[in-house]
Amino acid sequence: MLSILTGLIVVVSAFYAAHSVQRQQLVKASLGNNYVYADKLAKTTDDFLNSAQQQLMFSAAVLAENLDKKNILEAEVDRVRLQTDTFNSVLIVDVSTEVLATSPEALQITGLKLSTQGVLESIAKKAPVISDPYISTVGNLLVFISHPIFSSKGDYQGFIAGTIYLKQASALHRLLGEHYHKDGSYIYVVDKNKRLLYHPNQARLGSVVEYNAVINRVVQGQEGESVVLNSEGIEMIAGFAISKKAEWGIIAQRPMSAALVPLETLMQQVIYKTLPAVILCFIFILWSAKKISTPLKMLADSAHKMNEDETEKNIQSVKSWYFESQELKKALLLGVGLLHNNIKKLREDLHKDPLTGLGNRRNLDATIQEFKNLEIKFSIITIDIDYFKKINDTYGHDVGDKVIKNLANILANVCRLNDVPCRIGGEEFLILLPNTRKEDAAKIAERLRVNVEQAEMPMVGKITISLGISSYPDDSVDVISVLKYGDEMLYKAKHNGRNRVEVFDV
Ligand SMILES: Nc1nc2c(ncn2[C@@H]2O[C@H](COP(=O)(O)OP(=O)(O)OP(=O)(O)O)[C@@H](O)[C@H]2O)c(=O)[nH]1
Repeated sequence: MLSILTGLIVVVSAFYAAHSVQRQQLVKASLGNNYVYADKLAKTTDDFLNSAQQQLMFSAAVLAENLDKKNILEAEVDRVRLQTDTFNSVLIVDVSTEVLATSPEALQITGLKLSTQGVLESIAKKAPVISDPYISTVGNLLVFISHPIFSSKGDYQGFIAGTIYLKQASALHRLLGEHYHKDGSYIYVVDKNKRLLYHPNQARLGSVVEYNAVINRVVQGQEGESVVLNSEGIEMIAGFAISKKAEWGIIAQRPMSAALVPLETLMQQVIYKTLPAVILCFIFILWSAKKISTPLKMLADSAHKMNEDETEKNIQSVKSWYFESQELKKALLLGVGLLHNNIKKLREDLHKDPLTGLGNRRNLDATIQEFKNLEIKFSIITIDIDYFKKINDTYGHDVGDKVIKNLANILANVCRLNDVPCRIGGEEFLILLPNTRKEDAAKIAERLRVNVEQAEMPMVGKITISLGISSYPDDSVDVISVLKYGDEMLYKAKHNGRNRVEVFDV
């Protein structure tokens, strides 16, 4: 699982890194493109305004000596307006601000004295003018472009002007309105007062945009590119440049989402193309992780059960196919071997009487329980050394111990393979005789008594023992009672003179 998670993190990180780098490059390229486009439009706008002023300049020269000829004036304003569609209206104004001729005539301002922003600026400057946009007498938002008319003597006589209505179709409109993307990209134009001269949303024309980072930069005379939020809160990639002629800022912008469409497509393709390899990779990781971890897991499981009998066999069966797991397996086998030996020794010690090497009381109880479980009938011989206190008192405790050991050897020799001789007290012994009837047990006890009686004990010489016999389940189905009967028979033997065998009789 951990390996899959690691793999996933690696794959996702790689995709994320690729996505980030590609995104950065796309945004950078798009910013550059938008700036180039805004700059191109700014230059085209300059060309357009230059051409508009040249047309007016040409007419001004023609009109210089003809201002009193009404028919020439009317023909000239029509020609200028209709020859190209640069202007929405054309007018000739004298020094007293009176309109001498107008095209189209429908404006009905011929003969009127005008005091509009464009007229007053033109008269005041007596030079070529491109006005800031303003609302005309008849209510049009317009830009006023004029050229002065001077007589051959150099006297100022007025001017010829063309107007471009910002909210109506014109060559300027078409120039700005045709741009390359149809994906939410658009351009807009502001004058140096942050007033919108061109915007795809006609309703916003003429309005002043106060809070826009790009417009703020453009009115400070800066050109460049930037990522901005538009008035609808959409992230836009903007390039901006300045038309030097009119001091207009031209901003070309494209929605970030549109610019990133190729990236999403590219990433989808990358995912589709790499997916099979990634899946194969994950399968391989899973497979190899399982291959590596399986022996480790099996060894770890075994390490938890070191004390169980099956463990050694289980460890042996682990397929350790690489060096580290082989070493681990060897170490575990060594450990298990040592542990089992120790456990075995401890178990043996637990059930063994240290002085004689015979079974102890615990061994007796366990064996009786086992016989009971397996429903094995048995007899018992309870044995006690006669007058042992005297031996101890006479020869000392160490000699007494030696007597006990000797007697244990005699018992062990008399016992058959399946008999279980135990030392259950100081000089008290008990032999369990499985599948042995009471009479046979009595014969064995008698043989034992004789063997002991005839044996020569080091330093002490001859000793005797007393013995009691009882049987399970013949005497009682209760094992404790059978043991008690054996004891009673032993005391009976003592009572009846010692060195004899007494058999429990139901
Ligand atoms: N050397 C030695 N003596 C032991 C050991 N365990 C018990 N004894 C002694 O064995 C003696 C048992 O004495 P008693 O129970 O009075 O009986 P007895 O002298 O054998 O006499 P009877 O059993 O009546 O024939 C005591 O002196 C104990 O101290 C032992 O492990 N080693």
